[in-house]
Amino acid sequence: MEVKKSSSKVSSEEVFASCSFSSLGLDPKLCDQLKERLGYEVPTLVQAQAIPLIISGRHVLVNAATGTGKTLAYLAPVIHHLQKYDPKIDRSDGTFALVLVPTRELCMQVLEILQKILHRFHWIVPGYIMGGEKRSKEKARLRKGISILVATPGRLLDHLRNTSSFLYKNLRWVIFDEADRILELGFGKDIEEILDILGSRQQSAVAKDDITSRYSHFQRQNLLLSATLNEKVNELAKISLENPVLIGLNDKKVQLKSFHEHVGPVESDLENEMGNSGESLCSSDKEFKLPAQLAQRYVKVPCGARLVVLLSILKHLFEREASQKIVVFFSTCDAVDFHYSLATDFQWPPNSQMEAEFRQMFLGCKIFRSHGKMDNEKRRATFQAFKAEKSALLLSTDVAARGLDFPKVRYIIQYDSPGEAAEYVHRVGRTARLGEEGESLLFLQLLEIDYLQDLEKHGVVLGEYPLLKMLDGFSAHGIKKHVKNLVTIERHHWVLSLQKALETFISTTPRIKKLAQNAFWSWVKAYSTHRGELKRIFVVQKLHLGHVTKSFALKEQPSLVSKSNQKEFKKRKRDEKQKGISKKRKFAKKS
Ligand SMILES: Nc1ncnc2c1ncn2[C@@H]1O[C@H](COP(=O)(O)OP(=O)(O)OP(=O)(O)O)[C@@H](O)[C@H]1O
Repeated sequence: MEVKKSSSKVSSEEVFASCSFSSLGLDPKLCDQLKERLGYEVPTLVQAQAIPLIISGRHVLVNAATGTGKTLAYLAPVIHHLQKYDPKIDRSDGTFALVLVPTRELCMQVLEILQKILHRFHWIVPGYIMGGEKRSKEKARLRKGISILVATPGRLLDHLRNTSSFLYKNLRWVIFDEADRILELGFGKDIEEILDILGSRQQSAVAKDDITSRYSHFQRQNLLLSATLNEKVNELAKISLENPVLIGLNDKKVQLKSFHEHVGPVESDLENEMGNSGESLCSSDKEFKLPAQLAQRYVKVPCGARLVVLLSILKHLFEREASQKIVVFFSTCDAVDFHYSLATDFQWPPNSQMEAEFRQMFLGCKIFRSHGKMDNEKRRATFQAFKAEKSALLLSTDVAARGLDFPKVRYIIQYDSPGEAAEYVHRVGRTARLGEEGESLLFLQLLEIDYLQDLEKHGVVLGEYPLLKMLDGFSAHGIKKHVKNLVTIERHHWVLSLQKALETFISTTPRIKKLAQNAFWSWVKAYSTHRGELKRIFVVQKLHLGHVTKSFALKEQPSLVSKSNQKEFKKRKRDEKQKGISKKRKFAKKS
């Protein structure tokens, strides 16, 4: 059964500019390097807009869809300037450019691109610092000197406070990639302190003055980039950007101009954009830009049938196209571990007379997992291995939701909803990159269906996935198909037989049963941490724990997990109920 792909094939003009990299003002040697080492022939639209402005020294705020080439948009101008310094810069000059990213994977990805481009400019030294690495090793690297430093905020601040050998008096660029996520992750205070220490904050000009260096005649330049912006980015923009230019925020897109035709800022200044009142440049129900060719769907699944439906859809996708890459997002590390172990060990058909060695893995594909509790080495290895595979499945938490560029990922499944609509956008943005085709599927229980309206407020509209039709495609091995009129999903013959097989497998596999129990409680706890508007949609006390138990193919509701979980869960349900009652009383008094 074919799922209709989005009809809108993207033409190359909608992705790439009609000018050349050299027409943007980039040094010819750098243009050659982009072609030879990265295979980049022409700039993308956002690169053609941003590169001339960043080369000119303007502070810039870039809001462009996922997968449109924002990384090079900021790296190319930095390298263009640094490779021109005469005499050449030296490691001992310390850091000239700082790129702040929200996750370790993104840190590694940006570093990889830098290493490729700087191959020809070997005197410009790239480096990184991020959580999970040995601080002493990082200190040594910083002491030697890193010209372009890619860092996660927490660890950077640690070194700014404690590593006296970290030299940044020549710092010229501070770049926030995935700016809104950095702030969402609670790094807001860290960022302010980082800006103060670096003298990169509007009010702390004094810090700039006392930085003397042979390069101090260069003005500090700050850049903010993300596919999704929000109020917090608005605040960050106000304290970190000086008379910035906005790219991509308003729909009055300027036609692309080559660098020489380009007159003045390509887009209006932030002030004009925000008007004198300085109102927010991005309101909470701002429209998000998604790749036009991305086919987005949701699937309505009863809680108890979630696991069977997930495994069935994955099986269907890999049977439909054996060679493809799929990413599935979960809300917790425990959920990733449980589903990873189940998907790699579960065999089908479980009750066949065939000898064990003839039984097949239910999912015959290579499976990877990634989450924040894994050590850096494992996360790095997974990241590289999944990128290199032609056909594979990655089960991950949101560590893989932002910025990561997995070539040829065709399908994104959000098994647990992302919460904020911005996270939805970034998760699906792992596919349909740079004009490529891509599909996404969001799992929703009936009680969560209002989430679709929350997405629609941001211009995100999803079609419904024909679940029953897909399930009918499976003949449960050895189980006669009930010819009766089809009943609900839960009563579907395939769902019943697969659920039974999963429960039998898990109840007889203690290691996986334990993982399922851990995943059950962490999922319930994660469910209760939705914030703001979303608490109205993802209501923890509406959960039927018996159905949640089934969604982990457990025969009985876990009680083996620490009693504190249960006490905490019961307290949270009581508090929610109490709140509900007091709201009703207030409402009653008013009316
Ligand atoms: N000028 C170019 N020509 C060809 N491919 C390019 C060009 N620029 C970038 N790419 C490729 O496009 C893909 C997306 O680039 P990149 O990851 O920088 O996008 P992004 O806008 O930062 O995405 P996200 O919002 O998800 O972080 C990558 O595979 C990159 O190698």
